Amino acid sequence: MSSSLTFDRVSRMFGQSEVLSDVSLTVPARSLVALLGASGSGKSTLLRIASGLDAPSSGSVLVDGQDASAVPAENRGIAVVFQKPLLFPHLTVVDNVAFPARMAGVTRREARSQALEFLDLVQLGGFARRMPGQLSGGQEQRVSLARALAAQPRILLLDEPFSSLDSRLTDDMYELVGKIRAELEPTIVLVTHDRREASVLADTIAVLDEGTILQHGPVPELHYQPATRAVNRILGGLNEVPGHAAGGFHTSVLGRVRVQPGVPDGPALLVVRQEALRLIRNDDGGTSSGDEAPTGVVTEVKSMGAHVLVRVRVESAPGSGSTAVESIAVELAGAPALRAGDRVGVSLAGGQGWVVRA
Ligand SMILES: Nc1ncnc2c1ncn2[C@@H]1O[C@H](COP(=O)(O)OP(=O)(O)OP(=O)(O)O)[C@@H](O)[C@H]1O
Repeated sequence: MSSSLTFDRVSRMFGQSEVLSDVSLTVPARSLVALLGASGSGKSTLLRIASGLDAPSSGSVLVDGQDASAVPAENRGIAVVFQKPLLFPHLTVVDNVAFPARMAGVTRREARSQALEFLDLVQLGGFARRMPGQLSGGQEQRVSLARALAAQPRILLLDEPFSSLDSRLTDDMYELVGKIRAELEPTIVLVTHDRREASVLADTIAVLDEGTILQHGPVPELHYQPATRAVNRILGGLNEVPGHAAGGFHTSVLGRVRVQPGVPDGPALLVVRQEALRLIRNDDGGTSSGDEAPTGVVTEVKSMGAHVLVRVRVESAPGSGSTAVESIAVELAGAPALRAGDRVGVSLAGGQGWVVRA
C-alpha cells in the first residue's frame, strides 16, 4: 500500500542557521518526486525529517494527511536507501534482505523466502548466499534496494542512491526503478543533484535552493517554463537573453517573440533552451534564407558526444534601433559541418517564448 507524503511549512534551524525555510510540498501516493538541488541545499535534511531521523524546528510531516510528528521512525512505514549501501557485512545477501521481516517477527524460513522474491525483482536471485564483500558496488546497491522494499514501506526515500555508480550501471538502475514502480507502485522521493537523473526518473521535480523550494512541477515545465533564472540554471538552461517585454511580446537580439500571458511590461529575460533553437546555414554570408531569423557568427563548436554545443554571437537586426550583441548557445544532434566564423541564422522552434524577471 502506498501513501502520500506532505511537508507542511517545514523549517529546520541548526544553531543560528536556517537550513530549511517554510518548505511545503506534497508527494502524491504512487508518484515519484525528485528533490533537485546543489550540495548543501537541504535535500538530505528534508529526507531525514520525512523518515523521522530528524525533526523539524517548526511545521509538520503528514503521511496520508495524518500528522506523523509523534510517530517514531520505525513505525512510519518509510524506508530509506542511502548513497552508501550500508549492508551488514557479516550477513549473507539473503539475510540482509530478510532482516526487516526478521525484525518484524517473521520466521527465518518465511523471511528468507520473501527476501528471495525481492532479490529476484532486483535481478540478484543467484547471489543470495554471497557475502556483501563479494559484490560489486552496483550489486550492493541493488541488495540495499531489495532490503528497503522487503520492509514493504508505504513510502520509499532514495538519497542519491546511484551517484557513486558508473553511467552504464546508473542506466540499469533507472530501468530497475521503472520496474519497481510498475510492480509495487511505491511512493518515492528521490534526492539528487543530477538534473538528468531527476528528469529521467521523476513525474515531478521540486527544485531546492538554500532551503527553499523555488518551483515544483512536471519535468517539461521545469525545463521550458522555469519560474526564475535560478531554476533555469539548475535545470541546465544556457540562454537568458536580455530584452524588453511589452504587450505580450519580448524584443531582443532574437527578434520579437510572443511570450506567456500576464508578463508585465519592462525589462525581461527570454529563457530559451539550447535544444529548442535551430541554426540555418547562410553560406553566402547574407540573410538569403528567406526566413526572418536573426543572424550571427559561430564562435565555438564543442563536442558533447552525440551532440554538439554551438555558440553564436548574434547581433541585432539592422534597422532594429539596437546595437545589442548576445552569445547564444544551440545544442544540435549529430556532427553538423559548422566552424567558428561561419555565418548562420538562429531560429526558435515553435516560435513561442518564455520570460523571467531580469
Ligand atoms: N546536524 C547538523 N548540524 C549542523 N548543520 C547541519 C547538520 N546537518 C546538516 N547541516 C547543514 O545543513 C545544510 C544542508 O545539508 P544537507 O545535508 O541537507 O544538504 P544536501 O542538499 O543534502 O547536500 P549534499 O548533496 O551535499 O548531501 C548544510 O549546510 C549542512 O552543513
